[in-house]
Amino acid sequence: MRLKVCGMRDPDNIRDLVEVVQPDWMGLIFYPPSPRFVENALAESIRNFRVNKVGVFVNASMEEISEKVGLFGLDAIQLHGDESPEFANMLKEKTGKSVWKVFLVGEEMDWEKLLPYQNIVDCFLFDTFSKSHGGSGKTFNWELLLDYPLPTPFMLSGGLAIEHADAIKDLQAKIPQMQGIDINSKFETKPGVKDISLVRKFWDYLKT
Ligand SMILES: O=C(O)c1ccccc1N[C@@H]1O[C@H](COP(=O)(O)O)[C@@H](O)[C@H]1O
Repeated sequence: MRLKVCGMRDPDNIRDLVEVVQPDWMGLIFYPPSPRFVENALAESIRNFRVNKVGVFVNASMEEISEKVGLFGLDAIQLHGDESPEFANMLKEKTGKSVWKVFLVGEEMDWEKLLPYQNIVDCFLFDTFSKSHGGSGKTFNWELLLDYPLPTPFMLSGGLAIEHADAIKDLQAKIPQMQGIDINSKFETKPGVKDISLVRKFWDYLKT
């Protein structure tokens, strides 16, 4: 199981996360309406931290994403909006980075929607449907994932909290394509700042 901690924006908090938890990825949100939005000024102070960085974008342009990839040294790009398969493909060719496509899950899931992306993206990510696009703090019905039909790995996201640890373990045991989890608002002391001891407690339990 792999861990992504998303919505980081404070250099001291990021340093603590990297030293204490050593997650597989850290997420930076480049969506201006988000309370976790990251300004360019952060790039210099976190450039040398030894953690893989994922940039989260919502319907951003190719130019904007390419600029952030260079400035922040991003390792992966998470497309959290309505980006087309053609856009994802061009982005992968242009940047050479890992590309993740997010699908927001409501009451039902239409797996056909994923097919045009499956030979392009490195990973899918399933988050709960919300008008704010992400960071809702709400879970969706994970039973839907038991019908996931593709070999492409995916990440589970959307309102994950410490009380879900056992259910997450159970789900991963049933679905081998589930490569990891993405945590965010349920581990915050305020938007963009994580409770590192809580993240550590959760991850120490889950990774065993
Ligand atoms: O966190 C945000 O503000 C955000 C805004 C726009 C798009 C994505 C965002 N975050 C992503 O949302 C999911 C789930 O977060 P939560 O656990 O429900 O708070 C996570 O993948 C973040 O990358």
